[in-house]
Formats: sequence, structure tokens, C-alpha cells
Amino acid sequence: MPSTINNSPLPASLKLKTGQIFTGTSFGAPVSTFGEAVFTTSLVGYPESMTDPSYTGQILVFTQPLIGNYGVPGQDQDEFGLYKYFESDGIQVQGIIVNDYATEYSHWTAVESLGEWCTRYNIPAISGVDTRALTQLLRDQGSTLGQICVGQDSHIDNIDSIDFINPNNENLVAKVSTKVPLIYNPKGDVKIAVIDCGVKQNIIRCLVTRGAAVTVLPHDYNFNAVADQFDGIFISNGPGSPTTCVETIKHIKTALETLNKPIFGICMGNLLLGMAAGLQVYKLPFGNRGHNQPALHVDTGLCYITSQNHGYALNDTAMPKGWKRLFVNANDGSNEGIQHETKPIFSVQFHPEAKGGPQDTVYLFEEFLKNVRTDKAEAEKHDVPVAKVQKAAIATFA
Ligand SMILES: NC(=O)CC[C@H](N)C(=O)O
Repeated sequence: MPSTINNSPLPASLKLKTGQIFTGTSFGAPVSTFGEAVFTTSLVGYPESMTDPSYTGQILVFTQPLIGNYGVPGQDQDEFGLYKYFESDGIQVQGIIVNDYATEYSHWTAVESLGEWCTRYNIPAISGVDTRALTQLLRDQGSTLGQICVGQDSHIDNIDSIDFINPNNENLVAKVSTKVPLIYNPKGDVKIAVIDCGVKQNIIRCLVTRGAAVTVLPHDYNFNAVADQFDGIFISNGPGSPTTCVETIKHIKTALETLNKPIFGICMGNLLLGMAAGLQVYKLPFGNRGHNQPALHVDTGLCYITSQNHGYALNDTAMPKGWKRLFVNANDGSNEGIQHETKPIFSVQFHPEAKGGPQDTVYLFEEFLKNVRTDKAEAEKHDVPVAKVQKAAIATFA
């Protein structure tokens, strides 16, 4: 059961660096934590969002008022060894803030309550917070550093003496990336190297279910040295500031200069590819997090509803030579994707793999794999060495 004193829940609060305190009661672990307070407008998908490594370092505020009513599923795996209901092997957010926590849950996949799950992972959770007021504040003043306090003294205003920790100063990608290469669906017809900045399980699933063999590589792995073993490169989503990913950007830059392979990036992948191409990033005031973000496809004018969770964006006002905008956000005009004008290289800021969210743009995985298969067929025609075995890439790491 969640933390209680004599069966009544512990008081808890969210203290913001800007001086405000939001009070409520604890329904998770009785621990205090720091993070960047951000809000998501998604209506469903709390198990997926909370296990998405992109949320590492963040205190997640749900604007959907009722959270927890379908409980939390188990760690079941599919035929590829990927988690069916989670995006990684545990909770990644620092803590969660909700308005109304559903103390009773019901769903055929549920094995425990949201409160029990948070407690097991030592993650604090607060309910009874006016999340509408909190969201308006975060929207007006921007994402804000905060501390979740749990316990009898949690309501005391000691903000002036708190040394708030900014998670974005750290290379969070290094924390969540795989330490060793991992292979999924080794018999796939094309071989994709996934640069793991914190890859979601459903991104890997979107590649393997479309026939690809996937090797997940550590974020700083020099994939250029083993590029002949792969037919395409994928750059994943991930937490924190892209400016901390110096090593990964260096490798992508080398790839752009020397490799002739299809590349696809998602979210952090869009930021890193853009930076390697010469663009700058900036921090959005409150970010775009939710499942209803409109992305306009620049060439056709078609608008897709997309799943998003990012705090940074590419400044695309002047595109580098050879590159063009692929998508823009119809709400705030921020960049939603870039594309090379002549090479099969593109990336998007939103999440076409969803989980949660709409699947309007999942077709982009087919576009990428079409690029990869066409490129491979061309290379074979001209007898250029194409991807052989993946074992050698592993051997250097094992
Ligand atoms: N989902 C992601 O990959 C997020 C990218 C980056 N951490 C940002 O917040 O902008």
C-alpha cells in the first residue's frame, strides 16, 4: 500500500524554484526528489509515458484530472522480447502530480495500482493538486525546476534554502542508453543500427515488425567504424538537453560527411541530426507534451495529429545548404522535422511510433525502410559491400 501514517495518507507538496507551493497527499513512495516540472495534455497512456526514457529527470504533471483508473499492467514481453505495455524496464519520471487519483482500478491487463507501482519503484506521486492552476503557471512561466516533498513537514515554505537540481545540466542520455549492443530479430532482411539515446520499446517494435533486424548501440558508439555491417541508421528519442550529447553529434556529423546510408531520427534524433547538419537548438518555454499536437507536412500541407514530448526544438529559420524543413507545428510554428534534399535522410520531432498517441504518422517507418531496401538493392547491383553479419560489432563490445 502507498505511504500512510495510521492509515491516513502522508501530506506532500511540489515546491517550485519560482516560489510557489502546491500541496496534496502522497500516493507513491514516501521520498523527496528533484526534477523539472513539465505538463502533458495526454488523456491516456500513463504507463507508457512514465516508462519512456525521454522523461528521465522530469516531474510529470497530468492535465487529465483522473489518473490511475485502469491500473498498471505487468512486464509481459512479445515474441521479440520487447515489453508489451511499457517503453522501458521501469519508471523513468522523477515523480508525478495528479489532480484526482483513482484509488480503485479496473483493466484486464492490470496487475497493480498506480500507487503500488510508484511505491515499488521508489517514485513519489502526489494527488489532490490543482493541476489546472499548476499547468497555467507552467505554461506562463515555462517548465520550472521543482522538488517533491513528502511527509509531515512537506508544506513548510523553505524554498529560499533549497538548492534545486537541474537535471538538464547532466548528460541524461548516458544514463539511459544501453551499455552493450542488443540484437532484435536477427534474421531480418535489412540491418538497422539504432543509436540508443533512450529508445522506446515501440520504436524497436515498429522496425522489427516491418521485417528489419535491429542492433541497438550505445549512444556514444562509433557506428561509422562498423557502418558496413548495417543498411540504415536510426537515431532515437532521449532525455535532457541535446547539447550534452557531444560525442553522438560528432559521430552523426562524420556519418553525414562520409556515409552514404539512409538515416531516420525521432525526437532527440531530430535534434541531434539537425545539430550535426549545422542547426542550433533552443529550449521551448513549456515544451510540447501530449497526444494531440498538429504537425504540418511542409510539401503537401497535410496536417497530422501526433504524439509528442519534448522541451527543445531546432531553430530552422535558416536551413543549412542541402536541407529543408519536413514538418512544422501548426500551433506554435516550431520545427517538427527536417530532410536532406538529395539523400535518403530525414527526422521528425514528434513520435510516429506513438504508445501512447495516434498512429497517423507510423507510415514514416515504412518510408525509412523503403529507403533502406532501395539503397541496399542499388548497392548490391553495383557490387558495393552491404551489411553482412552483425556479430563483429558485438565482439568489440562483449
Ligand atoms: N522525446 C524526446 O526524444 C525528447 C528530446 C529532448 N530530450 C527534448 O526534451 O526536447
